[in-house]
Amino acid sequence: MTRKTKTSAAKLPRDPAAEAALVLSSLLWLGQAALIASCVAGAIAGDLAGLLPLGAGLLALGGMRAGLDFFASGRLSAMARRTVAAYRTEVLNTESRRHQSQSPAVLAGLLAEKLEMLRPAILRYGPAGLRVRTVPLVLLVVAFWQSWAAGLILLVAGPLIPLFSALVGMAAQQASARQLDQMASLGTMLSERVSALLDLRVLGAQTRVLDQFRTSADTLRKRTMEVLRIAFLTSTVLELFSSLGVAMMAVYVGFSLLGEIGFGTWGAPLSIWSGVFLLLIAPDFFAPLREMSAAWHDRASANAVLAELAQWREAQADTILGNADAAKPAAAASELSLKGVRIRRGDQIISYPDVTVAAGQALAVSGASGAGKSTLLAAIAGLLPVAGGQVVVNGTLLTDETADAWRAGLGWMPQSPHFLEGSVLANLRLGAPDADRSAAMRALEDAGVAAQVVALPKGLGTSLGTSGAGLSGGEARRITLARALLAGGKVLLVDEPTADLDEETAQAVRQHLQGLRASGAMLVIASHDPALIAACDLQIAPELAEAAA
Ligand SMILES: Nc1ncnc2c1ncn2[C@@H]1O[C@H](COP(=O)(O)OP(=O)(O)OP(=O)(O)O)[C@@H](O)[C@H]1O
Repeated sequence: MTRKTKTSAAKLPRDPAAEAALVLSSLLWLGQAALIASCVAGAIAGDLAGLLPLGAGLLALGGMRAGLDFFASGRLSAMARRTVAAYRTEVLNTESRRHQSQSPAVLAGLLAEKLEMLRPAILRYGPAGLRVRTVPLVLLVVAFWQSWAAGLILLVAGPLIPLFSALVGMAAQQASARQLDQMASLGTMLSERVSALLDLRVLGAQTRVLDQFRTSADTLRKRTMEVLRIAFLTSTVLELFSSLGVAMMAVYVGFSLLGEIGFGTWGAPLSIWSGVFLLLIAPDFFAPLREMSAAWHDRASANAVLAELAQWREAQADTILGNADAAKPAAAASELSLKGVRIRRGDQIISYPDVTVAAGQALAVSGASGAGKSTLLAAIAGLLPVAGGQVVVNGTLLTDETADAWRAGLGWMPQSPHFLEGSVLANLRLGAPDADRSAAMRALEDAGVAAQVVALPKGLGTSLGTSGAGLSGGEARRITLARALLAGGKVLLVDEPTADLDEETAQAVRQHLQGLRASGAMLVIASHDPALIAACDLQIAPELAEAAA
C-alpha cells in the first residue's frame, strides 16, 4: 500500500481518567521528596525520633502511587486491547465481504504486525502528553519557590527537550511510513514469489528474483536503520540535556550547602532540606519530557499505521451481497430471471440478455474467452453487485437481505479451484458437513474423478494443499464439481465443467448434469463446450462490453 493521496486517518483513543491518575501519581512524588528531605535534614540534626512517622508517610504515599499506576495501566492496557481488536474485526469483516481481497501478505502484515504498533502509542503517548503539560510546570514553580537559581536551571534546560523532539518528530513520522511501506511490499513479494516458485525455476528467473529480494530487503534494512537512527539520536540528545540539567542542579546545591555559592535564594541561604528536595525533584522534572520524546516515536509509527488503515478503507472494491454469514437455505428456487443485467468489470460494463430459467432447466452461458461468463455466475451467486438491472429468484430481488439464504442453497463450481488445507474428504464436506464416505465417493464418481482419488496415496484421506497439490488441474476442478454435487443444492452454478477433460470423461460429466436436470435441478453453466451448450434448454451470451463512465 503506498501513500500517494492524503487521507484522513483516525486518532488514537485517550483515557482522561487514566491520564489524570498518572499525573497525580507523578505529583505525589513531591510529597515523597519532601518527606525524604525531612528525613535527611532530621538525621543530620540528630532528630532520629521523627524518622518513624516520616517513613510511614513515605510508605503511604508510595502505596498510593503504586495504586494509581496500577489503576491507570490496567485501564490503558484494556483500551489498547479493545482498539486493536476492533480494528482487526473491522478488517476481517470487511475483507470477508470484498469480492477480491487485498494481497494476503499485506493483510497478514496489517493484522498481525502493524496493528500491534498501535498498542505502545495508546499506552504511552496519551499519558505522556498530559504529564508533560502539567508535571514539569508544577515542579518548576516549586523549584522557583525554593530557589530562583534552581528554577532558572530547570527553565533553561527543560524547553530544549520538547523543541528538539518536535524537530525530529516530523522526520520520525516520515521514516516510519517509509518503513511500513517497505515491509508491506517485501511481504507481498515474498508470498507471490513463493507461490510461483516452480514457474520461476522453469523460466530460469531465480537469479533475477533473488536480486529483487536482495534489493528489497536492503531497502527495508536502510529504512529500519533510518528509524532507529532517529530514535537513538533523539534519546542521546535528551539524555544529554536532562543529565546536564540534573548535574547543574547538583553543582548548585552542593556548592550552596558548602557555602561557596551565596546567591540564588530568596534571602536565607539554601537549607539542607531545600537542597535535598531540589536534588530529588530535578530528575522528575525531566522524566515526563523524556517520556514524551520516546512516546513520540510510538505515535509516529501508530500514525503511519492509522494512515494505512484509512487508505485500506478507501480502497475501491466490489462488495459481496449479504453479510457472508451462514444462513438457512431458502426454499428451492423454481425460477431465476435476469432482467437488463449489466455488470461492471474494471473499466468496462458487460450487458446480458434477459432470460428466465425454471427448475428442471439448464441455462448455458457461452461466449468468447473474457466475454463475461464467470462474471455472470458470480453475480447470480450474489458475489458481485450488478451495475444495472435485476437478478430475481422466485419473484424476489437478490439483495443484501436475500443473498445469504439464496447462496446457502447453491451448488458452486468455480473456474479456478481453491481448497482448504485438509483431506479430500474434508474439502468435499465443506458444503455438506454430515455427508458420509459413500456419499462423497458417489459425488466423485458423478464428477468423473473417483478413480483418480482412489489412486491417491491415502484415497479420500489424502491431504490437499490450497491449490490441490497431488492432483492435475482437471482433476482439481472436478473435485470442486463433486463438492458442488455433494452439497445437494437444487440450483447449480458450474463454470466450465468439461474444460480440460478427455471426450469420454466429458461425456460422463455431461450425462450426469443432464440427469440432475431431469431430477428437477436448475443448472446455470458457463461453457465453451458446444455439445454441452447444445444440450441445454436455454442459451445466452454476454452481449456487449462498453467503456464505463
Ligand atoms: N477482478 C477484475 N477486475 C477487473 N476486470 C476483471 C476482473 N476479473 C475479470 N475481469 C475482466 O472481466 C471480463 C470478463 O471476465 P470473465 O472471467 O467473466 O470472462 P469469461 O467469459 O468467464 O472468460 P473465460 O472463458 O476465459 O473464463 C474480462 O475482460 C476480464 O478481463
